[in-house]
Amino acid sequence: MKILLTGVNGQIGHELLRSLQGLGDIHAMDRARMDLADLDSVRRAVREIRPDLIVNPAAYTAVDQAEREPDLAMRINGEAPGVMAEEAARIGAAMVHYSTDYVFDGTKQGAYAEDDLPAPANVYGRSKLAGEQAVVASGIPHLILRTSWVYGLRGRNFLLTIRRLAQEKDELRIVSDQVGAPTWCRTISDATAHTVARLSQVRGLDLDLLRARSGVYHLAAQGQTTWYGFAQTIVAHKTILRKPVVTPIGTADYPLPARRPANSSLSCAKFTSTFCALPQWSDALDLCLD
Ligand SMILES: NC(=O)C1=CN([C@@H]2O[C@H](COP(=O)(O)OP(=O)(O)OC[C@H]3O[C@@H](n4cnc5c(N)ncnc54)[C@H](OP(=O)(O)O)[C@@H]3O)[C@@H](O)[C@H]2O)C=CC1
Ligand SMILES: Cc1cn([C@H]2C[C@H](O)[C@@H](COP(=O)(O)OP(=O)(O)O[C@H]3O[C@@H](C)C(=O)[C@@H](O)[C@H]3O)O2)c(=O)[nH]c1=O
Ligand SMILES: [Mg+2]
Repeated sequence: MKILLTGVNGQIGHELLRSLQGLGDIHAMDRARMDLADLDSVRRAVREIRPDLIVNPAAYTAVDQAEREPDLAMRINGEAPGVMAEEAARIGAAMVHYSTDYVFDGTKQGAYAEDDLPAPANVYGRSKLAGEQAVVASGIPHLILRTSWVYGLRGRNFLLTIRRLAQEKDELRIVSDQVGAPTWCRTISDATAHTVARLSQVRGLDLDLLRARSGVYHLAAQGQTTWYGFAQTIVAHKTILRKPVVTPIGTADYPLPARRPANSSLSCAKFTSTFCALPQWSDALDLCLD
């Protein structure tokens, strides 16, 4: 099976390059080979490679910057996945696409299920929701995997920010009124590979099975915490030598351009009952830092 993988220098994309090995021939695309801001380049790349499966973790992920560049965020997150899906439809290919907890406004009490109504509170969330809708509209066999609070040891993420700030500061002030699940990028890539394997036969993807399983799945670590709880747990880890005080603050005390949902907890029961188990967020964090 031929797999077109986007965003290979990103957190999830980089891990997917490793996790998907053995499932097919991977055609790894970075920004230079396929620029999602240039829809013609997206079209050309899919036509040239003619994959059986497109795996698309590439995205515009700078949540605050997106407020100033809504058109660019919408092209990369909303329109480019639609072009990929349209091209996939022409050649009978399938697609695994990633989305976010930020498609919800965070006002629900309790964890969000896949059929809860999205209502994004910021530009990034709106652009990601548009991407989901474009993939669904194409009618191809697809999985839309919504995850949350992704971290790892490379790229830009909250873990690396806190690790750096711990070296520099005596006090970290972190919001304690936003709830969600920090998710290690390797958890996502391994669960994706497991899922693709479950939907494949010796000869490659089982398109009928994938069509029957198509839809949105929540795929995040189990359990929940706040950014404050996440920061506390990072700072307490044995590999973090300097231990600043971590002080809980309110969202109002940490003003940012983009609104964040107060509750981004995702119920992952659909994914775990269909495909595979997912680790507790704190266990995965331990593994990552160890
Ligand atoms: N990070 C998070 O906390 C969360 C992420 N997600 C979703 O998961 C997916 C993967 O996220 P993550 O791995 O963290 O993201 P990263 O920001 O780590 O990586 C995104 C990748 O997309 C690439 N990219 C951005 N713009 C373009 C473009 N115009 N053309 C081609 N490539 C581009 C980047 O390329 P380059 O390296 O050149 O910049 C980068 O490699 C995304 O769909 C995201 O929305 C969902 C929930 C949480
Ligand atoms: C660095 C820092 C952040 N914060 C707060 C700000 C914010 O509310 C929260 C998280 O900050 P970040 O900017 O790292 O997180 P953010 O960019 O909002 O992360 C989001 O990224 C996108 C791509 C997603 O899809 C989401 O799932 C989510 O992971 O922590 C503090 O309170 N104190 C601090 O010192
Ligand atoms: Mg960020």
